[in-house]
Amino acid sequence: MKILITCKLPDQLLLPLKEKYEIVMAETENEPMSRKRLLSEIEEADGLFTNVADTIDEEVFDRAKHLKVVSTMAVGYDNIDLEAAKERGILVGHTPGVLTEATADLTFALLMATGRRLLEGMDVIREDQWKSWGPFFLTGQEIYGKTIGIIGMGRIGLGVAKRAKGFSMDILYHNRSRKEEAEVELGARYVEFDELLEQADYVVLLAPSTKETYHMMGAAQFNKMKESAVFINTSRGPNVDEDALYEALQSNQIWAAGLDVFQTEPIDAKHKLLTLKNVTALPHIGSAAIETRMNMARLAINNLVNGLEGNALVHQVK
Ligand SMILES: NC(=O)C1=CN([C@@H]2O[C@H](COP(=O)(O)OP(=O)(O)OC[C@H]3O[C@@H](n4cnc5c(N)ncnc54)[C@H](OP(=O)(O)O)[C@@H]3O)[C@@H](O)[C@H]2O)C=CC1
Ligand SMILES: O=C(O)C(=O)CO
Repeated sequence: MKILITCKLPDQLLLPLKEKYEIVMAETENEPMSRKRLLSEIEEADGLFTNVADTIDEEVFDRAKHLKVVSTMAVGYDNIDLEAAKERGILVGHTPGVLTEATADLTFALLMATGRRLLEGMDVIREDQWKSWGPFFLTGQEIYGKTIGIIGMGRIGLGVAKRAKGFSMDILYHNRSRKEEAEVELGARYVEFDELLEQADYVVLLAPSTKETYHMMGAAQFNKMKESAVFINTSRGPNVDEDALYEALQSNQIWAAGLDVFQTEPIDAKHKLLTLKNVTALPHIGSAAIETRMNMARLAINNLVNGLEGNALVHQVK
């Protein structure tokens, strides 16, 4: 059987696979396989190992003659056409859980970096603009004891709430369903979406990308936030109307934004959001801790092999 891997994985992960399967893999580190090659190689593949950089749509499924399993090295699967997979009886696996803590760490780090203007501080030094200790030089927003509003209190949302609790923050959250664990263990308070936007000093978006969440943060929502509020997005770019976010930031309707994800990735280096001093931008590195990425890759391989061998996937997207 043939496995197509659209990114370059370390040899140590591949050795057990090579004994049993024919492997076709991207050759270049940190560069996805071209769409053209993906469309060609998928024709004979039985299993596909993918990640957030690929679009696995109807065109891919139409080309695949033998595909049984698609396994993504990610918890989010908005880049995969689940309907098309289902119609063809193809299983889809993903990697929830193993990346929760690393992504919660990064989200809280981004919150702190944005609230306290860390990257701007580094730029000031590099540009030789550090002239003296000024009483209001590079002043940011306090974090300890402030109010955090988490939209999407799932695994990662809960991880962020735990970190916020350590900073004595009041925790508000909004979800489609109540999360008892967050309420009982952390004292988190469920509020309507608008109330969260109006009250939070830090609004953190962690809901998946779905039809329902598309542009859930737009002009009307930024309008409701405090002028001193910080917006953090470590979920998915399409959840945010980037034009509306730009307007809100450049008119100081909100104070700052920390973004790990964008509508188009990689974001164009000349994108207007990146011209703003009150934006802290990262290249989608929420789960990028070495142990985490190894665990994600192992889990994605297990999903793939289980599916190919006719066993239940460890984590199947249903
Ligand atoms: N930046 C990065 O590198 C990473 C980004 N991610 C992103 O984070 C997302 C969350 O991951 P994870 O916490 O594991 O997933 P979960 O499924 O555990 O959590 C998602 C939460 O969002 C809630 N939700 C879904 N739809 C809505 C909605 N319309 N409004 C409000 N809340 C909603 C869900 O609750 P309910 O259904 O009850 O509403 C659930 O609590 C992923 O889907 C992915 O997009 C994940 C890892 C790394
Ligand atoms: O897992 C995900 O959904 C990511 O975005 C990358 O870790």
